[in-house]
Amino acid sequence: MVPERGFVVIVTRLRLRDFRSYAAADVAFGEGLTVLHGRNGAGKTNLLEALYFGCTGRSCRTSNEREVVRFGATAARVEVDGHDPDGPHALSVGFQPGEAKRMRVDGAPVERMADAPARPLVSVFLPDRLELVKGAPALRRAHVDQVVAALWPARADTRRAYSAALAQRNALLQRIRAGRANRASLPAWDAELARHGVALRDDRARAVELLRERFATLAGELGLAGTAGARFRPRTRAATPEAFAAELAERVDGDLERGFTGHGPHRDDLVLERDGRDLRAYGSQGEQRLALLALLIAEREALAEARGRPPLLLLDDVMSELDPDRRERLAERIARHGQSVVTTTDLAHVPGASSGDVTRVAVGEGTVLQEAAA
Ligand SMILES: Nc1ncnc2c1ncn2[C@@H]1O[C@H](COP(=O)(O)OP(=O)(O)OP(=O)(O)O)[C@@H](O)[C@H]1O
Repeated sequence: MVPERGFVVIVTRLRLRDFRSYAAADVAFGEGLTVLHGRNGAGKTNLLEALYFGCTGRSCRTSNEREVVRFGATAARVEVDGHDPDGPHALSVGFQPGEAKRMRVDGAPVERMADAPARPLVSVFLPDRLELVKGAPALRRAHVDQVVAALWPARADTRRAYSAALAQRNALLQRIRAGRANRASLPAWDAELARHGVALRDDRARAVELLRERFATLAGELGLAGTAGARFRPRTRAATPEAFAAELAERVDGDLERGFTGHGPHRDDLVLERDGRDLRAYGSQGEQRLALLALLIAEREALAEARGRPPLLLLDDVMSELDPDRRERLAERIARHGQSVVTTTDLAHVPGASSGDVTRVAVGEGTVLQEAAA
């Protein structure tokens, strides 16, 4: 099978200018594991963030992206080199607060990195960013949809089609409320929404089904006490688009009162639980962290199986949280597939870090960065 472009891109190099604590830096990555090591505050997470920024055009750490521009500088720039079976690829993101980002893939300007085929998929774990577990369902829905798109690229359009149909139906509800449209025009949109809605829900259910067992096993291995579960909670269980359209029709009075559609896959959720209790509501920070880590590794393994190569995995400071046994298990899982970058304050916390096939990068205080040969 010919691997799809945009999925097997291996990152070889990261260059940055005026990004966070770095005036300039140049880092080379290994094809397997790269360990960034250095003291607290040295700038390890900044490098992970820069790599994510270069691959996706967004920060994984903050929604206020001004923060990524180095104090006193006016603009930040990140360049990522990589390769796939088609040859080398180059991505760049230039960011000046107040202006549109300037992003290029293989020299050509792009509006959104996500649409660029020659871009590595990235999965990131930051211990203090637990929104995926404890935040609103919309975040988990979007995440599951990303997994769907990564597993089955041809299915990525279903979410867009559903969102477009939903926006149209909501606009129509508003017009009917305002007396500018007739209720008789709703069934046509209900049918459209139901067609994409059932497809979207089924894709999500299939994706979660692929993750379910892996998630439970991994959560146990990484030390989450009790029985972990990942469960898709769809809003509608209608077996066919016609049945879902009938559910919409039944609820139309409520929808007209609210002015928007209250029922459908835009209300689905992914529930992560421990001993049957939702970790979002009842999990401790430590439990939520382990669940997130287990979810990301489960996705990585499902993707490796389905697509031959998993996303680039970025793990910030996870080892210090785990006991030696669990570190070993995590390291073994990571080493099994693909490319990953791990940060640590202590190389001894990363099992196998001294092995010849691991790339080690020493991160110095502030802006200094030295690279040790693999
Ligand atoms: N825009 C910025 N300009 C300059 N320095 C910044 C900027 N944003 C953050 N920093 C500095 O970056 C440093 C933190 O770097 P980073 O978070 O990468 O550390 P770290 O090596 O991951 O540390 P830890 O091991 O504690 O997580 C802090 O000293 C912070 O002041």
